[in-house]
Amino acid sequence: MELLNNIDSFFEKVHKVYKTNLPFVVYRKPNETEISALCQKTAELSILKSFKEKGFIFSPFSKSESKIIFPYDSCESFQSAIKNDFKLKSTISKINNAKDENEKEQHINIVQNAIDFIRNNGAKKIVLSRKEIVSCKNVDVFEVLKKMLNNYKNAFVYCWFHPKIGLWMGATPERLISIEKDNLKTMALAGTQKYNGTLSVKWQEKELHEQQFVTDFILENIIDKIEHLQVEGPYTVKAGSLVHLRTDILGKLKASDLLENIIHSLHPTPAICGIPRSIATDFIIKKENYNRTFYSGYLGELNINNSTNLVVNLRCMQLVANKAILYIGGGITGESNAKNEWDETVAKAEIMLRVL
Ligand SMILES: C=C(O[C@@H]1C=C(C(=O)O)C=C[C@H]1O)C(=O)O
Repeated sequence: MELLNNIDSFFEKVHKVYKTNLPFVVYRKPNETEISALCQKTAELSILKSFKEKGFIFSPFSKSESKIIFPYDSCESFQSAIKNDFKLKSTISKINNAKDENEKEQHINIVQNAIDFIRNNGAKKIVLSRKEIVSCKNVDVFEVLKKMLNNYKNAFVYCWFHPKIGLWMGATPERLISIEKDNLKTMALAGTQKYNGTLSVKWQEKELHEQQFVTDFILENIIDKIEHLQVEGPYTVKAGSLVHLRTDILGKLKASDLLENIIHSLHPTPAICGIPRSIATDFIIKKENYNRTFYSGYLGELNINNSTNLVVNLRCMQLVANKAILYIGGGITGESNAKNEWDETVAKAEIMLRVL
């Protein structure tokens, strides 16, 4: 691991890799100043075979699809420190995001379907999402990344590229799991409101319930694998222009070989899928009109410096020629209102639109 004193040299190095069309990831963990890069030396697409491997993992939402790894030993890795906010070029890109009425109607219909299904006791919670395509010209990837780093300091901010897959970036507020030595940390994050200048907000029953489902699910799934359990929350956290309800769940692993087992039992949590998990998954596959691919999957360090830090791929987008594809969703319960759920996805899309 090389340490670069100058942050400009850090970005120059990554820029060079991007220009040569080789795979790389740049990431900064929440509330940290350290920024890291892993740059693969070849264009190979490596599929994860075991959770004992070391590297940066990028997993799709679907459990049956392959997970990609940038193997640590096939990468050049370097870090730097972010000392100040980045100075940005004044004009970034021209974007056009006129809302499509058909898309709105379609999303509201699917949400209403889910509400009816839940009210008829089909499920307790289902998370439904959509993608929004925004045309934007002359996007400078690294300017967008710097803007994300400036604006979303308590998020996990990343930019991930593979020539065979494409370019993804995001600023996610949600940790899937972190394991350092035998210490495990995870969180239940759900419930959304717009941030209005204060963290003292009133939460409705609907949001309290949908978040409690996530906490209960996580606890049920890890309880036999950890000891010294600590549950802190729920409390309100800010995520850009939004606030969410969050419960921190901490403990000590009972054995050192539980990583794969825990990831499989946690992902996908009801924060991004639903309860019961199999029914919610079926509903999502049948009713959402697109493939989520890497949205609501997970990504992060796997066994690097003896620790694993995985986050859920939310508030993310894919950049393709002159287009950004934004991915946004929200949790539906029997108490949901379909129009409000649409508005919530619009508010979530703002997180990405602000930096384009
Ligand atoms: C599904 C998303 O976010 C998740 C859903 C939330 C909700 O329903 O309130 C809140 C935070 C995340 O757990 C998303 O951002 O796309």
